[in-house]
Amino acid sequence: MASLEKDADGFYTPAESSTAPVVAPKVEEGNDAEPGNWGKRSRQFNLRGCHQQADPNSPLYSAKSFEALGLHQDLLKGIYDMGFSKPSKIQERAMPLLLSNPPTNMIGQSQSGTGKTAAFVLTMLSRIDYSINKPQALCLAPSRELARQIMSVVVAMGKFTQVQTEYAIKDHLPKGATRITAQVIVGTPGTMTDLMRRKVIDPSEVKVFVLDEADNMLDQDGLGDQTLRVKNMLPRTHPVQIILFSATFPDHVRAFASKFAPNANKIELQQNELSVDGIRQFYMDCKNEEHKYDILVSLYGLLTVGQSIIFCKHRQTADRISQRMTAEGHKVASLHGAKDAAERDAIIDGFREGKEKVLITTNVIARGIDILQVNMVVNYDLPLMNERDRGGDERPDIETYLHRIGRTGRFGRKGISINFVHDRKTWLQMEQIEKALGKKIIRIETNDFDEMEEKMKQALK
Ligand SMILES: Nc1ncnc2c1ncn2[C@@H]1O[C@H](COP(=O)(O)OP(=O)(O)OP(=O)(O)O)[C@@H](O)[C@H]1O
Repeated sequence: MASLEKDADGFYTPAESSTAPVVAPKVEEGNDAEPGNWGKRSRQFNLRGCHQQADPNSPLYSAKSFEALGLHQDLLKGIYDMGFSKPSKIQERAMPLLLSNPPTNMIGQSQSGTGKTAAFVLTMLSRIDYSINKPQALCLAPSRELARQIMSVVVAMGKFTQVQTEYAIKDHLPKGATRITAQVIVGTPGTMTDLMRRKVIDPSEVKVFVLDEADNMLDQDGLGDQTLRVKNMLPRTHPVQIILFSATFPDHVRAFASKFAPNANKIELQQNELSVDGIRQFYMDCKNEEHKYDILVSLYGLLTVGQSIIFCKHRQTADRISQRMTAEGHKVASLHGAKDAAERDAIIDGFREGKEKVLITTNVIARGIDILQVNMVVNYDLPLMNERDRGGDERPDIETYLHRIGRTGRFGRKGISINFVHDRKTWLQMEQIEKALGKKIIRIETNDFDEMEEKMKQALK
């Protein structure tokens, strides 16, 4: 990589006035699941996304080019190689703030599927000193699946740099590994804490600390403690830029987020801006639990037109449904946190490659997972607060709902979500979601398959 310029604060920043020509996008063939080839999928998709990028009201819109954001030439090459042509709104707004010096913390919010990952990955890749073989950027995500996906973006965007990367996820490093020299480390909070404690990660040169899905990572009832532990092990000899991104920042974590990332630049959404317009929301009134299963099976043909993710409350439900459907001759996979690391990796990779078109899962992959072919999400069970708090709270979990349905409708694509309700309680819970988001959830009859098919096809047009 051409050397970056070091400024007065010791940070490496992209040269402002590079004269090298911008590299034209080039098409690469191969397996989509390989990190270097993710751009291929984006490119296919950009054809659809680009008209929205010209609409000033869209979160995908930007008046600027990537060049105008002051990125290093080698990163521009990576961006164009991934098939991106223009920044999205969050990228345009956040990048100048993220790259300015002295570095300032950031709390950034933007709807699901609008390109937050690129904003923080480009910041990490812009801030590191490529001549130092020590960890300089740490990124935490709530699941191993998301950490692996973020890493694939780091690798793709950093393809024309000499960045070295390493995972901090369970069962990844060889036993007895003593020191990580990679500059960018992406992982989950538990393993990152463990590696730092054991001094396998030396944080003395860390300049950037990113929390993706930050509201979830800071939630005191969830991953908050572990994330705080990582932060407390960061060096105090120099400022570390703290970057928090999510599509949601509920009130109960906002104050803590501001304390965690003091004096941060903030990009925030209003409650009525949270849902993504391209996702059409439906519900089906099922008679009882067993009827939910029958309806899901009857939807199989529609679920497999593109790809679908079915969210259940419990791991056991996900396994049970998947076993039953498999026994009845349907091809589905199930994924949840009780499976071991290797199995989880194989399942999500298989789904990404399209080997299975239906994935039955829990909240473990409700956040962040980006698979463009997913055009349908089914809430087999609605997400409830008690899954987060274990406090017996039966209120719907609006944030998790938004993240779940946000697995479809990525970057301007069309998508469908279907909620199964089966009694008065679940119907009222769904009504609360509808009210909170100010978006109509349309009923689909469970006994009229032609109407069902027609409505869904229309929604995807
Ligand atoms: N400027 C761009 N041009 C074209 N495609 C883009 C651009 N930025 C991001 N994308 C693509 O848009 C998709 C969604 O991006 P990303 O996963 O970063 O969304 P997100 O905002 O992090 O969503 P979530 O809140 O669900 O985590 C990805 O497939 C990514 O490659």
